[in-house]
Amino acid sequence: MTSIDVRDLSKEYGGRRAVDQLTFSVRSGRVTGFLGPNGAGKSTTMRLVLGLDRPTSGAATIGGQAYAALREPLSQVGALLDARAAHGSRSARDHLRALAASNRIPVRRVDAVLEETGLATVARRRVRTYSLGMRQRLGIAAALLGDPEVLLLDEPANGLDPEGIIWIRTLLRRLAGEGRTVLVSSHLMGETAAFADHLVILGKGRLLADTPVQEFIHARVRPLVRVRTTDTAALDDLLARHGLDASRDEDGTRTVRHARVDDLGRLMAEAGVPVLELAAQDATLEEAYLDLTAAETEFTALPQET
Ligand SMILES: Nc1ncnc2c1ncn2[C@@H]1O[C@H](COP(=O)(O)OP(=O)(O)OP(=O)(O)O)[C@@H](O)[C@H]1O
Repeated sequence: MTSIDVRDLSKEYGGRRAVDQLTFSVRSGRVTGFLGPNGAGKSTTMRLVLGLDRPTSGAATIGGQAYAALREPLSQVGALLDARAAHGSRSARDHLRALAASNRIPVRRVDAVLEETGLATVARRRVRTYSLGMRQRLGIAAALLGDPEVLLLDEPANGLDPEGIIWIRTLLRRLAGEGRTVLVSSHLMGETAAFADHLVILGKGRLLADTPVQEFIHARVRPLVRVRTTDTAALDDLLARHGLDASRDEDGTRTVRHARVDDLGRLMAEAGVPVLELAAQDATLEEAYLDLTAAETEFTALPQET
């Protein structure tokens, strides 16, 4: 099983640290979501892993080896960094055939990945006529061409329509299910929660979190319960008597903090407060992420001791 290992990795551009002493591992058999605000250093880290840039210090390895030392890189590591990379004047098929020929990949893989990415029917069209979503699919086809164990995909859902988003989600889950190592950067929190098992989160080039998705959400977002009744006065009274804090929506719904559906249901039944709706509100990755980045901003905004 091949892991990606980043150790004490730093990259400076003109004295500014884009990546700052980063250490984390990406394990096989799961999809790792790579998150962070714009400029956090995600693409730079991916480029360093792929040997496209040289670290200022530290190292990044794949299966214990630097990318440059891999004997058949495309058959070991597939990457999507920039969907515009393909030649516009070539057809998707020719682009993939050239890539296969120069990397000693059997040509039958070309048809397999065209099929897999839904491009088979447009494979003879010039790439310049492709939409952003089609180019994105072609970039993913190129990443899959060598049937690699490790995949690094920078914003693969970019430009995809809703059907394409469901397709990429299913593809990522399948690749991880086959035991591959899958690192995927994204800006879309809802999407990341739908396909990732694990998260690596960066902020200003540093590691902010390296955690399973569900643990991250539960550790950062407190449970909420939505409740609606015909007798809001009785409900408010009940909540106040039990010291339960709630926000009030205009339609009479109350969102109760630090509460459990079972406890609140029992209290309402005992007090004879009619229940129209009672439901746990699932915390989202977006909420947990915003909580983390807010804490980080607070931390960085603290006055420096002199
Ligand atoms: N070739 C370069 N020369 C100078 N600065 C660079 C270079 N590449 C990246 N940077 C800087 O490094 C920082 C990290 O950029 P990077 O693209 O890795 O972030 P990112 O997390 O991928 O952001 P985004 O989500 O916007 O793609 C930014 O401040 C960026 O301006």
